[in-house]
Amino acid sequence: MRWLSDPLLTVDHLSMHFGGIRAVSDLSFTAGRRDITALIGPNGAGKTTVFNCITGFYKPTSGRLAFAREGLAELDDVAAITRSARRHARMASGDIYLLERMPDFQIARQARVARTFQNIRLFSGMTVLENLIVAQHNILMRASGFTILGLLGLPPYRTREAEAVKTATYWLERIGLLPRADDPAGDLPYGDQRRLEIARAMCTDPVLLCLDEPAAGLNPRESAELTKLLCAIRDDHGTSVLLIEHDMSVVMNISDHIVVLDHGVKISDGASDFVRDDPNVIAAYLGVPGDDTTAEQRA
Ligand SMILES: Nc1ncnc2c1ncn2[C@@H]1O[C@H](COP(=O)(O)OP(=O)(O)OP(=O)(O)O)[C@@H](O)[C@H]1O
Repeated sequence: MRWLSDPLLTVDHLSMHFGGIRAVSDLSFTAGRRDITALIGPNGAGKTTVFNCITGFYKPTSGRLAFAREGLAELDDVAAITRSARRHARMASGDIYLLERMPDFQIARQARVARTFQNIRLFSGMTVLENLIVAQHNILMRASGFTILGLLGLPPYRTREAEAVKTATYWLERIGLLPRADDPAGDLPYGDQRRLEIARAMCTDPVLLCLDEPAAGLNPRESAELTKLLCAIRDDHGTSVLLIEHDMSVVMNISDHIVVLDHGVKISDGASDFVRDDPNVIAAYLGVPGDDTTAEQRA
């Protein structure tokens, strides 16, 4: 139960309202370091809204998103940062970020939270390899000193460029796409494009990887490959994963921890065995006894 003993992300009383729509209401949960945490729930439950708050696409209406990048954050430390106007502080345990105070590019670059989207967002005209090099743009820009050093191909830039190619090659090998490195990304089958997106996110060396419905539209073989990849990301790289997913076989197979939302509120939270048998979850997915509409229809 690392989500209790070593939380990486602590979502504290998060609410997000759009006018009169309460997409997320007073949501609290933690995501454990090196855990795969799944956020599930019927359509319209508020899952993507939570992702958008964590990754800085939305500014929450209220609530705190404390991210302890390296180690266990002391509650007193988080409280002290919250009282101050700061977004980030370096504590004895490591860097602590308050994500709700940060713009999306800082969340990606400084806190090192990466994400993928429900719809594929690759550069389809670029090659498979180029997609992974572009993901490392920030590292390469820093190596160029934000000047024409890169264009001149001076040694520090060349070294970083070679490292970027090495990282990209490594991930292409991991997802079995090295033979297609020089093909346009748009020519890949759908399942390969999905895995390439995840590899692209991994090239930024994230501490937390947020995946929005990675198994959507995959056939059983592709789902099995995805499952293997996500377990390798957790087990071999120590990267924590936060996952929105409707495919329950994927969720139940790989999740260390599951948080269930319905109509913007948390209805269950625990290990997969607990959540699978929770009457609240069964009612949300199948409809409350005596109510012949499903939660999806009600949403
Ligand atoms: N930008 C927005 N403006 C207005 N309402 C929004 C906005 N984003 C989300 N909502 C509303 O918030 C609620 C939750 O939507 P959200 O997309 O977070 O649900 P979800 O659980 O991700 O659904 P799905 O599984 O269908 O993707 C819905 O009622 C949705 O219409």
